[in-house]
Amino acid sequence: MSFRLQPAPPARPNRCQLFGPGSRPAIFQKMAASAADVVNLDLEDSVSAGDKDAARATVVEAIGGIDWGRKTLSVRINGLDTPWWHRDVVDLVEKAGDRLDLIMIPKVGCAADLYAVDALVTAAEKAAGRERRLGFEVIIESAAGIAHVEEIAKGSPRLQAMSLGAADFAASMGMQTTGIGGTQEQYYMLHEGTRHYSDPWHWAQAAIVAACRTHGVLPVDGPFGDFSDDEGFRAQARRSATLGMVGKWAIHPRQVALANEVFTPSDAAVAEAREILAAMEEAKARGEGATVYKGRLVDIASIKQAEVIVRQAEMIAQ
Ligand SMILES: CCC(=O)SCCNC(=O)CCNC(=O)[C@H](O)C(C)(C)COP(=O)(O)OP(=O)(O)OC[C@H]1O[C@@H](n2cnc3c(N)ncnc32)[C@H](O)[C@@H]1OP(=O)(O)O
Ligand SMILES: O=CC(=O)O
Ligand SMILES: [Mg+2]
Repeated sequence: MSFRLQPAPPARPNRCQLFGPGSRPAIFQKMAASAADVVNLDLEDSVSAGDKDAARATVVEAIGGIDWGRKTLSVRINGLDTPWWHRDVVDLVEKAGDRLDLIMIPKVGCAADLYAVDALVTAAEKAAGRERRLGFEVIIESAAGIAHVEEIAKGSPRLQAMSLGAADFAASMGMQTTGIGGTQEQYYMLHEGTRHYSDPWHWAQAAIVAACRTHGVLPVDGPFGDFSDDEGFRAQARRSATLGMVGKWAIHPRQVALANEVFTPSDAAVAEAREILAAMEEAKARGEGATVYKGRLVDIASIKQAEVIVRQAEMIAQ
């Protein structure tokens, strides 16, 4: 164990990030009225090249023009390999007003990507006299991004969250699939003639969680493309939650309730966590560091595990 304490990530709910194209203002009010904790207005891949300027202007206006309630409001800018990103940043900082919370940077490949955006945002904030400092979130969705995931996680003090973008990630890695997240038909082990499906996203998710937890950043699972498949979404989200991710994107409104369901600890899980804490209090009073709860070992590490669940539940209830 290092003597350095693990930093806490931002204390805000991030169970669901609802995306919508910045070129489709008719859905903005619906996004604002949804049960998502975070709204992501997109200027990147859901907006065609010919619509970039108009979408940017629409989003800038909507940031101040719509009541987004208590949601975290984020805009996904275009990638650093495009001619649009610097205009996205400058207009968002100069024209959008203080309601914007985060800029989402797609396809980050190294820490210098964050440095570049940070430098531009910092200068633009000063020039505009913007009082609230913008936060960042990033998407890991390339081979370079996952190879440099830890340096990216510590790449900027503005960084609050990091998502896995399964679609671009699959393309960048040369994966043989057009599926966005979830079970991949060809990814299985064979045992005595029976297929046992494995999870091709697991290793990247685990790398993201470890990098995020080391540097106090929220790890988030990205899109699940088949929005007609509720059980597939649930299964993917449950795996992500079990690995330590705090939430998942919704690319259609019907996925919001599913994400909230999975990333809100159940009443039973919270009750059990509280019982474990109580059992450990009693053990401590007896001078013991370990005891038995429902026939299984609990010890001082169990306190930390139970506190994760209780803290999540308390934060969501606020
Ligand atoms: C994969 C890699 C990525 O980068 S993912 C992130 C970028 N992609 C996006 O932002 C796409 C987000 N989703 C969408 O654009 C739409 O949901 C898509 C998938 C095109 C489906 O739209 P549509 O055909 O209208 O769906 P629908 O008829 O089933 O809609 C039912 C009601 O819900 C509304 N709706 C639709 N999408 C959203 C949304 N993102 N947020 C909030 N509301 C949404 C529709 O307007 C419709 O409402 P109503 O029932 O008519 O009042
Ligand atoms: O941007 C998200 C992705 O999956 O690609
Ligand atoms: Mg992408």
